[in-house]
Amino acid sequence: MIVTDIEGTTSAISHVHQVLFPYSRARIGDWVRRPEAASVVREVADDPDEAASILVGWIDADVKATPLKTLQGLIWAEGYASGELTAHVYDDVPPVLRRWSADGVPVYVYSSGSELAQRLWFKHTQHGDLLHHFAGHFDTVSAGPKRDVGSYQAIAKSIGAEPSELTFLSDVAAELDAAAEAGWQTIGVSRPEDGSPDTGNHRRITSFAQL
Ligand SMILES: CSCCC(=O)C(=O)COP(=O)(O)O
Ligand SMILES: [Mg+2]
Repeated sequence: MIVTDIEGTTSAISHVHQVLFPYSRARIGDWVRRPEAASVVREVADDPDEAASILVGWIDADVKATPLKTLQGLIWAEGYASGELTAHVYDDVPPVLRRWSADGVPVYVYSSGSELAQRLWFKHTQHGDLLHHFAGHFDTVSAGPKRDVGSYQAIAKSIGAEPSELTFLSDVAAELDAAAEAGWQTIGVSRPEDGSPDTGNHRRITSFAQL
């Protein structure tokens, strides 16, 4: 069974930082006053302007804070619905997703992006709708932070799999280290053209075609 990260693994870090983050940053000031965002904004600060300032700071520092990720999912939903946003997925990914689907290999997503953001992402790619290739989604709400061993233990329990049956694909060494400590198999995905970070001592690929 496969569990994959998104940013830096199936998709370009540059797209997230140059398209998605600016889209949400430009709309935070409006969204902190919207009733549908009230509960998540209150998790950040009582005052909406203070919350907006903190949220913008988190975007600029790429902090994977759960309230920010929840709010970004809501903001991006409008962008996908209006056609302003299309998610990036590397050309080498869809053929492998199709192969895994045909072979009956369950594939899950584990990303710091909210489950809503993940679903929207794979539904609106430049390759069309790829969402049906995934058996389930995990985020920092359902599993926990991506650098914590316990998150990988929680995912294995939720899927009902032995840790050794699970393979995690990620571009971040600390995430791969945590998965390996939980007994998972790990594969580092490095996309040199996208400024991928070092994936440490894990088996390393540069394209899903190598899987
Ligand atoms: C699909 S969510 C958009 C990207 C994002 O906000 C994010 O934090 C992705 O982090 P990842 O865990 O996929 O590296
Ligand atoms: Mg990543």
